Amino acid sequence: MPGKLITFEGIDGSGKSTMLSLLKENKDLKKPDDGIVFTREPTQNTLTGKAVYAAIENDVDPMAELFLFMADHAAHISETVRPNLSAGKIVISDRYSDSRCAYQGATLDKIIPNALDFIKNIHVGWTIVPDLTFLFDLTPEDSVERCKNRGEKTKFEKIEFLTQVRENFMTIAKTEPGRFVILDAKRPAEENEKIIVEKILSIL
Ligand SMILES: Nc1ncnc2c1ncn2[C@@H]1O[C@H](COP(=O)(O)OP(=O)(O)OP(=O)(O)O)[C@@H](O)[C@H]1O
Ligand SMILES: Cc1cn([C@H]2C[C@H](O)[C@@H](COP(=O)(O)O)O2)c(=O)[nH]c1=O
Repeated sequence: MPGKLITFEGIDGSGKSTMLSLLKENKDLKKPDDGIVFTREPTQNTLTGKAVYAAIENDVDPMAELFLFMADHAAHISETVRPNLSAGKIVISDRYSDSRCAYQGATLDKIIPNALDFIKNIHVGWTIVPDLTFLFDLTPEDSVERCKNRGEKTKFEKIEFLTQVRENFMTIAKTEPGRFVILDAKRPAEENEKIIVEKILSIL
């Protein structure tokens, strides 16, 4: 693929959306040909994205929920990620396949053996692997505290669950150290922004 795929991952409230807003205005990242596309998973205002949000707002079977997220990922790749990468653009996604491995790895733990590996494996052969992934690391306690002030809640915003999700993110990052940059999400956003911009410019 001629373009580059960069993803932002982390538990709820770890600061991904805040960072993406900063990056949209960052002068060093601005390219004259408008070559950066910002996107996200779950996708917004799409059939598959709406199905995912309906599932996470209700008590859906965890395996069914995984495959709704997978369907949304497939649609995201074919409609947004692949065409823009083929056109040579930089695609920056707020959440992507590692969220699936970390979150559904936790919802399916004790339901199927080696849930995290199972989810990793069902991506192989058709997904597009990111060139670079920034992992915003935050304690579950800080996450819940930050999310308290938000209107909408998801069933995932619980300390015990987020502890497992955080561990899953760390396990994935350890297996692919070349792809991951782990950031301390408690640092001021502007400090992390500097690190992120430098790293992105280094791979272009
Ligand atoms: N570096 C930071 N230090 C302190 N607070 C922060 C920082 N970054 C973001 N926040 C605050 O934390 C809250 C959650 O941030 P944000 O919505 O960016 O997280 P997120 O990772 O996109 O969350 P989610 O994935 O759950 O949508 C917001 O109130 C935001 O202002
Ligand atoms: C992509 C993806 C997301 N999730 C979880 C993570 C969040 O708690 C919610 C919704 O995401 P938002 O960024 O807060 O809108 O869904 C998940 O469990 N699995 C995934 O693949």
